[in-house]
Amino acid sequence: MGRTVVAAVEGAPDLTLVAALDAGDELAVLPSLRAQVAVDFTVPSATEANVHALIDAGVHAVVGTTGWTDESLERVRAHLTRAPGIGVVIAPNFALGAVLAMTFAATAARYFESAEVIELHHPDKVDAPSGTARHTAAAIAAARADAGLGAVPDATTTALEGARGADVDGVRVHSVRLRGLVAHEEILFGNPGEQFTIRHDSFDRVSFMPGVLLAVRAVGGRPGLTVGLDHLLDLG
Ligand SMILES: NC(=O)C1=CN([C@@H]2O[C@H](COP(=O)(O)OP(=O)(O)OC[C@H]3O[C@@H](n4cnc5c(N)ncnc54)[C@H](OP(=O)(O)O)[C@@H]3O)[C@@H](O)[C@H]2O)C=CC1
Ligand SMILES: O=C(O)C1=N[C@H](C(=O)O)C[C@H](O)C1
Repeated sequence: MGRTVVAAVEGAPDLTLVAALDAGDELAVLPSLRAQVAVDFTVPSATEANVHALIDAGVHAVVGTTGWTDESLERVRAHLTRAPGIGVVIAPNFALGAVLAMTFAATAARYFESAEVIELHHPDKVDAPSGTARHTAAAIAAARADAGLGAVPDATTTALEGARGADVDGVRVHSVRLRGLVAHEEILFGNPGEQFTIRHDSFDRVSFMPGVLLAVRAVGGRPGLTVGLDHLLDLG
């Protein structure tokens, strides 16, 4: 993702790439770069520290790395109250279709008895389930709770461990890792006699770039923490 973002920024006439940092590079260099915005696609174990260092350096941040929790987001939010004017945008998925899929799933959730999420990725991905699938499942669960729906029906009491996937707020999430895939998500809804499926496919990492560039251009005008590209698309 880092290389793809570098190419996208270099190809954007209104943006200038001032640096590309990798693991092991000193973050102390940040103030001297005079960057206005930094984009972080690193690893879940590094991203939070990177964001705090960026805020301290007065640099707006656009973050695609997964692994964020309510607690780590809250720490960033608190830090930003001491850094007025600085914006941080964290999005589990920058592909426009994936953002729409999450939004449509949250809308559909209240109308179906059953809901499950399947995410499918390249086998080099380090985390499971994907940040997108977690976010999707949590949004479905919140919409179901708002609508007063109970637990999804599931009579399975005997299963090999993992066979029913991970449980995200009561919504099952299944992770597939397959050579040849990039990033894909299928959201399944069921009612008696019908199924409704929402599917999104990223076939190439360029699919994330319009969303990343949108966030890079917008973040300076959005002080504080924004979670999800849907807010920048007026969908949130
Ligand atoms: N929000 C979105 O739309 C998308 C999010 N992602 C997420 O972005 C993240 C990165 O994905 P991807 O590019 O595929 O992963 P890769 O493993 O290909 O790349 C991660 C890179 O980060 C480097 N790195 C590790 N630690 C640090 C650090 N402290 N500072 C700077 N760089 C570091 C790694 O270096 P080294 O190899 O030397 O350790 C590696 O080059 C993942 O969390 C993924 O889920 C991915 C695609 C889209
Ligand atoms: O690791 C990836 O590739 C991706 N990670 C993000 C996630 O975990 O949701 C976004 C997209 O699915 C690609």
